Amino acid sequence: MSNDKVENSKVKDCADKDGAVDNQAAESHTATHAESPISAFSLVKHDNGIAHLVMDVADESMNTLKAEFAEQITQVLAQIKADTSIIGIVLCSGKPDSFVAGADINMLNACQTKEEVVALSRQGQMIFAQLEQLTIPIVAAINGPCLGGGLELAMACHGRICSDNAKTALGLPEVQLGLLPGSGGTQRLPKLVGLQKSLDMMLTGKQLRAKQALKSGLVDDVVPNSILISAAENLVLSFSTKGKHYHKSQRKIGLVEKLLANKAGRNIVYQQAEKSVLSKTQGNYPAPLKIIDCVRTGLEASSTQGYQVEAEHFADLVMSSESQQLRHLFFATTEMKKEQGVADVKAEAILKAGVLGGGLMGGGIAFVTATKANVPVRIKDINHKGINSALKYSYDLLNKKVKRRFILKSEMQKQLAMITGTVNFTGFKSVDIVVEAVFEDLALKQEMVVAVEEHTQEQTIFASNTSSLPIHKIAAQAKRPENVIGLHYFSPVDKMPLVEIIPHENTSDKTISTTVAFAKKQGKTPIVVKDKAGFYVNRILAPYMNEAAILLLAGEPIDKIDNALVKFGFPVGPMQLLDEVGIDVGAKIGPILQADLGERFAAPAAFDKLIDDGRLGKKVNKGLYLYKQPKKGLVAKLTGLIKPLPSKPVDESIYLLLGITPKGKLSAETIAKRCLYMMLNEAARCVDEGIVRNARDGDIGAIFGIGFPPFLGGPLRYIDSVGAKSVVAQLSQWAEQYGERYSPCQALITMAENDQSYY
Ligand SMILES: C[C@H](O)CC(=O)SCCNC(=O)CCNC(=O)[C@H](O)C(C)(C)COP(=O)(O)OP(=O)(O)OC[C@H]1O[C@@H](n2cnc3c(N)ncnc32)[C@H](O)[C@@H]1OP(=O)(O)O
Repeated sequence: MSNDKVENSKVKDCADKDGAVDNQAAESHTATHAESPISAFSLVKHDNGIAHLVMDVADESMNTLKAEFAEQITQVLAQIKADTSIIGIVLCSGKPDSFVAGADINMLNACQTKEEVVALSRQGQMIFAQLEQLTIPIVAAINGPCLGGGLELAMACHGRICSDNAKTALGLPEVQLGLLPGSGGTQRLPKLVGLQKSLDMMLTGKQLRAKQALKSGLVDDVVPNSILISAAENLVLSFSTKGKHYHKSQRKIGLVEKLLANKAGRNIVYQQAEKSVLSKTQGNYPAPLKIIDCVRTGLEASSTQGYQVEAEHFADLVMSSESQQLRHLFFATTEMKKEQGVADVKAEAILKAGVLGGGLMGGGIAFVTATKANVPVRIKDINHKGINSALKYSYDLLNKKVKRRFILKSEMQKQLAMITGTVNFTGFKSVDIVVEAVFEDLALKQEMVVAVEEHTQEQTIFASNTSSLPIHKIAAQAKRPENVIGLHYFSPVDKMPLVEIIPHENTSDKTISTTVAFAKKQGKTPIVVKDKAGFYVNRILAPYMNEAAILLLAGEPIDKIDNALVKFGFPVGPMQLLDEVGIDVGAKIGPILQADLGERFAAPAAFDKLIDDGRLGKKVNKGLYLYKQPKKGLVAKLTGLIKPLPSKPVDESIYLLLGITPKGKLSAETIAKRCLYMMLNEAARCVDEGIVRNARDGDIGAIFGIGFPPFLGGPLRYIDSVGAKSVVAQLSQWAEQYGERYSPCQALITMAENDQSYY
């Protein structure tokens, strides 16, 4: 290995990018650069005896850990050990706004066998152990994302300082990829932050901001980025003088943690964690239980066994279909961040927005516009009550953040000041986009287009948040139809990640790209879909919901249907979803779909009885489930202690109303499959008709818009994994048994005949 002296410009390079290194670079004087130019690691030695180990993967925007770095880092470590003039190391990133985003997921995708992955994991564990065993102190200086293997690397250091940069986030998000931390994370995190906190972090994948990381004991200090490196050097020096390579954690050990310090206490934590995981995942995700097992083995048996189990479990998970689908999903969403709407058509800047209607949707749209997109927003409603309700929507959400200390009150006030209201169109002259969220009525929306055109500029975009009305009809009376587009949000707007963007045939390319860019600024993942009844999400949802209704009318109990779909992996069952959305809302969309797309969209007529009975769902506390439960008496409470009472019981009177006896003859698997296959068939039609631009958008739309089980990769990936042939055979059998609505679409039949797949 070369031990070339590098010119000061090399030192300066690293300093410039970091911004923080400037002070040191100024006083630093000689430096050695101990790597070939293509190495991801360079060692820059300073006169104060501290060397900076800088990670900078060439030609990539983010640092990720790759197998081929093992040799490079081993060489650097050997050099450090050989150079007795080095008194300590600061490990930092050469990227301006990121530390390390974890192991390279592409590398994991390329693994063919479990043994290969075990070897990878063991290699990572071994290298990090070598870092930890250095006899001189090593401190990680973290600015930007420090995730997965990146945090495992930082945890192997003797200390960690992070910047207060808003981009700084520390976490082990492997579980979201169906994985576990496979380079020692399951062993080191519990020691740093305690058992409960570590399980919480690893089982949810949540990322800590700088202050939370400090409070939890994950980092030793938080400082502005401008002094990050010098603070890390100071920590190195303090370790050197104390002769100790670790800091006493600053985290406060609470009473609960003290009570759980013995084995019996810890067993309670493991059991509770397992119970909670199983109820959340329904057993569909293998990673969480394996994470608990790694932690338990490390703490209760030995570290050596803990590391061994970690590598084995990690490898099993990398090879699992669940993780493979979740990794596809990661790359699909990453790819979508780059979508422009129309390739090579640049978006116009949106500097001010208008929202029509201060209801639940309007309030949510105003909130994400102001707080996520950072764009001032003017709400127009017909009365002050509407405006106030929209303002309250934002106030309540921001106030919650203040109470949880995520933001300061002054920040809340600043964000609230970006949302203003009007009962006429004052202030609309300067808006660049108007999102309408008024009542779902075609004539009213057409009127809104005319009014908005009158009160805004030539180029102002009119985006309709309709869930079902054709956009070309909304644009029918527009003077500038090229500015009219659909922008369909999902409720609750602040939480649901998807939006559908629906150009009609005369929408301009500029309008499409600008609306896509605007939705992305609001933190949404947009899919561009065709202007046809139901667009994509409601179109694939409707047959699934109808099938659930048909099953109910055939005597399957409400909770049995819901439990079957939840067990399959949906976040809520179709019956509960109907209550949440509102049975009246579903009833409005149904006929629009039926008129345009045919009889298979006909909702069972018996459901009209629900509307006649005023069962509009949760919003009126009357639907398929009971919302106002009678107070539990002592006996019920005691019974509840033995067997948990269902949180929300079915309103049994519904069966009488519908004239059915809920006997329930079908298995949960059949119930789930029948609903699901209706969705698969429709999703296949949508790809075929070009409703979505490609299978990827179809999968993302279903996962982010409906909650299609992510571990199955989306409806189209699911068809691929089951095989089009098998889907067609099942649908054909049911078509004979139950009727036409099951007939497989031509696209699926062709795929089956030609042995084709979507991916
Ligand atoms: C053994 C270990 O325990 C196993 C692991 O570490 S598994 C990996 C765990 N890490 C993660 O899950 C983090 C994944 N990354 C992210 O969440 C986000 O990329 C981020 C928050 C770091 C940054 O987000 P953002 O700024 O929006 O940038 P984003 O567009 O996502 O990523 C930028 C580029 O880095 C790539 N990238 C980010 N993390 C990556 C990773 N872990 N592996 C491979 N590529 C990655 C992206 O694919 C993208 O590449 P491209 O520009 O060529 O398309």
